[in-house]
Amino acid sequence: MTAASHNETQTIPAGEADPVAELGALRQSIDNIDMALVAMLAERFRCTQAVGELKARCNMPPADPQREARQIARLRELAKSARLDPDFAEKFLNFIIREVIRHHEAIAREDGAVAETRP
Ligand SMILES: C=C(O[C@@H]1C=C(C(=O)O)C=C[C@H]1O)C(=O)O
Repeated sequence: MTAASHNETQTIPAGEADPVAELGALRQSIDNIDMALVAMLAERFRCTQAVGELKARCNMPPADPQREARQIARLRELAKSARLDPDFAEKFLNFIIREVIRHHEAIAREDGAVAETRP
């Protein structure tokens, strides 16, 4: 259902000048934020890919739980200052880190397979 068709079945409370325009403006900001999120995530994965390759070359483990614990503690504090739910921030970071570790494990497996074929 579009905002306009939704509006037809709703009474507009007094003081709401143009809710359809307001919704449109808010959604424009949400779209801009989503664009920035995608750009930032792409940049983060570009860096973590390089970390995964470095770790595979140097036989370092894909995951570093101590580093993760520091990041989560830091992110929870940042979330509190930003008035974002710290539990949500932690879940979000854990979700990303799990995916990064999956990539690192795949890189390590590929690197190992290449190493085994080397004379
Ligand atoms: C990127 C790294 O590898 C893993 C992924 C992390 C992340 O996505 O922030 C953090 C720690 C590691 O478990 C790292 O060691 O810095």
